[in-house]
Amino acid sequence: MSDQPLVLAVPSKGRLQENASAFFSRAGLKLVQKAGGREYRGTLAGVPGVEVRYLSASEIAGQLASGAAHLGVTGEDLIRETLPDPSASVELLTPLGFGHASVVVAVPQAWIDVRAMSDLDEVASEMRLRQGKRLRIATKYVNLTRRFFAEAGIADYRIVESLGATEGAPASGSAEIIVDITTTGTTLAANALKILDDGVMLRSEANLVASLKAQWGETARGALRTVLGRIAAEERARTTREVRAGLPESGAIDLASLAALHEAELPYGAPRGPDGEIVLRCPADGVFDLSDALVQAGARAVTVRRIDYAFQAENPLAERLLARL
Ligand SMILES: Nc1ncnc2c1ncn2[C@@H]1O[C@H](COP(=O)(O)OP(=O)(O)OP(=O)(O)O)[C@@H](O)[C@H]1O
Ligand SMILES: O=P(O)(O)OC[C@H]1O[C@H](OP(=O)(O)OP(=O)(O)O)[C@H](O)[C@@H]1O
Ligand SMILES: [Mg+2]
Repeated sequence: MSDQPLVLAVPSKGRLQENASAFFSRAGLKLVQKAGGREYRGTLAGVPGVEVRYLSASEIAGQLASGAAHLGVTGEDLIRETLPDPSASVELLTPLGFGHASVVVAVPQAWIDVRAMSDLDEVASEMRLRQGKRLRIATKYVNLTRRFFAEAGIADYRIVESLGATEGAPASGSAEIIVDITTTGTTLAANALKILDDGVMLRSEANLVASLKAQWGETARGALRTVLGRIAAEERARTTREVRAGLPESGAIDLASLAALHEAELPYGAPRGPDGEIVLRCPADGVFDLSDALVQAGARAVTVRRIDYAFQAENPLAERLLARL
């Protein structure tokens, strides 16, 4: 029981699928789908103790909440919608830089006087008073909507649960307004809807999420360290550059302060010899300042490189999660 494999839940369809598999392969984690293709299961090449499950983004949120999956990629919107108290059952390990979308309150463009939530409050009260009807909101984000409207102090409304084509609801007459996810705004505009000025409920992107409810036995913990170690190594490599410099007799410059000033690290420590080459790692946008500073400090030559992976003994992502289990 305690030694079950780590279950990694990966989007099987929809917008997150392609980006998610690209993300894993960048980190040197090759998803291998089992032969047959029918079964939505697989493995990670060369990483024992992992079972990959292909699921829809919303199922992934549910499985992380229940503990059926240990680790998964899904939208923050789905985590916040599906879980009443996300921090109690999952840890959002890191945003992934894709799947950007906002959950918004949108009303018909024809409602020219309605620009903010406070205007909507008036509309809702008037509808209730004059017509004895409640403002209808079409959405699949039922929980996020209830929370957001409660915070805005609006209570005169009714949710009409929508399972697709939500933007069509006002035109078809099944609701007055909608709450839905948008990226480019094209679908809203095509349906003559506009976002309220203070109607952005959540800015979401895909996240790597870990379950606090799953059984974390030895096998799962071991696999977690490997998987998160590679992900962190890729991220560190992508956001930093390696800077090498040949310095004259050391001692002349205070390497530690120079590194600190440029947010650089000395991953292998200070040079040992009197004429040693030094290796630094600094943020990608800081390479020119650091190189100039090294030349000014007497460096004969400075080389800057992109790196593929930067592994480190510390595994901050894994440690953060393990500390909570
Ligand atoms: N423009 C977008 N519209 C919808 N979702 C987006 C968009 N951009 C990114 N996403 C993210 O992708 C997640 C999954 O959406 P997607 O539509 O791909 O799933 P799906 O497989 O179609 O599921 P469903 O059938 O329930 O919509 C969203 O919850 C959101 O986090
Ligand atoms: O702001 P935009 O860039 O126009 O994107 C928003 C649209 O994309 C999503 O639908 P999707 O295509 O995923 O279809 P679905 O509703 O069937 O999931 C979402 O539900 C919106 O309808
Ligand atoms: Mg969709």
